[in-house]
Amino acid sequence: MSKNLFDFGMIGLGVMGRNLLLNMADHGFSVVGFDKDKAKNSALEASATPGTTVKGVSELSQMIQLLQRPRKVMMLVPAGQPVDDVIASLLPLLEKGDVIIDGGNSHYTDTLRRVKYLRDKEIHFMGIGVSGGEQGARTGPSIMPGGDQSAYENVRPMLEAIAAKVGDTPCVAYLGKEGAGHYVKMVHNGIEYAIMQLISESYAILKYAGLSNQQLHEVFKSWNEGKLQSFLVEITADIFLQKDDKTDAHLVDVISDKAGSKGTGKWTSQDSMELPVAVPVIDTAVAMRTVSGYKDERVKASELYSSNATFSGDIDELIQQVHDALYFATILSYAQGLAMLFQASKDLNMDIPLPEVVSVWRGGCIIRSSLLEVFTSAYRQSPELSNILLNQEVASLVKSVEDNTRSLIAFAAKSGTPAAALMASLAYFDAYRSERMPTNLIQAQRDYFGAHTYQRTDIPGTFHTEWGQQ
Ligand SMILES: NC(=O)C1=CN([C@@H]2O[C@H](COP(=O)(O)OP(=O)(O)OC[C@H]3O[C@@H](n4cnc5c(N)ncnc54)[C@H](OP(=O)(O)O)[C@@H]3O)[C@@H](O)[C@H]2O)C=CC1
Ligand SMILES: O=C(CO)[C@H](O)[C@H](O)COP(=O)(O)O
Repeated sequence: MSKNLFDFGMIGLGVMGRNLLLNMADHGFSVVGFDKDKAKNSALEASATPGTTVKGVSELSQMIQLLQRPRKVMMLVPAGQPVDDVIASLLPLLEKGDVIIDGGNSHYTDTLRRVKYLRDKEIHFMGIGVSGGEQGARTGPSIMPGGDQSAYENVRPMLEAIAAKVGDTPCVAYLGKEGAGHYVKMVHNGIEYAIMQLISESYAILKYAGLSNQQLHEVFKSWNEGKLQSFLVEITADIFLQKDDKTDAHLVDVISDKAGSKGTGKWTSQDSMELPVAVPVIDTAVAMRTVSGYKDERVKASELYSSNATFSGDIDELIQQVHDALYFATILSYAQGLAMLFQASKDLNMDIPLPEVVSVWRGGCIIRSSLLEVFTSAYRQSPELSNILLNQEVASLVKSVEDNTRSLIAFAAKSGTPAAALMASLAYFDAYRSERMPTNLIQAQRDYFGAHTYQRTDIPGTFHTEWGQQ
């Protein structure tokens, strides 16, 4: 094997690909990046740490010639057709045993299809979720690999080197068969949507109560020093301080309230319904991004249904209630996402190890938080836990904030402050902890109008009644 050959190739030198490649180089791997755009290749080489081995090329065949065998090529390109296009252009250039990794946010069903297609050609294909954004990719992301385990062993030293670390433990582990890596990343993003929505509702309530951006900064900063410690709370504190460079305003106040999305939150909701597993906080977060797009209608509705409610209460008490409700609903968001992974692992035959998933999420990723330490210990005690709400320690954390959560949600309802995801978390909780739900009545209705039959609580079997004939 020639020493002049490179260890690793990257296709797509955008936000993630460029930074992940530079991260690999910083850890001693020689790397080559491909982008059609020559300017991106020059920029890549110019931004490499001095002394590292980084080369940018604009011909794919040149990159493949430069790689050691078996070749290891990752792509970080937009999900969908670009991934298939890259595979099609790589195939004539690769040999049996080479490894292709899709590190983007691909839908797991696309990954399943590609694994099968490439297995026939004896090319190893892995779908790997990467989280941490631009900074995480550069300095240490959370990495969620799934697929071909022998290919994983091939790239494992490199992934362990570049991943975030919690203590000495790298935030990467083999997370299951075929599409498992992308499935876990999809659910990670669903939880990300939920927590971001919950934080934005907390912001809305505190803003309604009159807090300035400076005060919001201080509140979120202090929360990040306590049990709400998390990446998303931390960056939220920073956001409130950012001044606009075009006006005298704080930047957050001049940003349009129409939220964008690239699809992973919606996929989580859609796939939860396929299983089915209930993830209503995630569903609500997706729906609220949709509602945010109804700007013109919301402007009209705000005139039609205007509210004169103003805050008059104890602000410190309210801040504590918002804190506790955010903590409660954040736990519920993780619980729903993890319950979805538990079910998907079995139903879709992916063998997703939940203790490893929560461990990998402890560092580097967008949803990292101190709560993941609690969940890691819960799953280490009971790897087959169907829902973390059934763990004693998690239950005591939930119960410690339950009263304040109820008070806060009552406050939000009375004041007319939108808090749909906070409310969804409590509604799910109250249903989940119900020994008997009112769904016996739904069964009766279904049988009444459609002869759909029902089961009884006292006698086994299936029953139908000719309703209303007494
Ligand atoms: N940004 C983020 O925070 C995160 C993104 N992701 C995922 O990672 C993937 C990449 O995202 P990101 O880096 O942000 O995206 P960017 O848009 O920044 O970069 C995408 C890169 O892919 C290249 N590209 C597009 N189509 C092709 C193609 N057919 N063949 C070769 N190259 C192509 C683009 O080149 P050119 O511009 O020259 O067309 C560009 O360099 C996506 O799946 C995204 O969802 C995952 C985690 C976090
Ligand atoms: O994967 C990510 C972080 O983990 C990406 O940032 C993701 O694309 C964000 O999703 P959206 O654009 O839908 O908000």
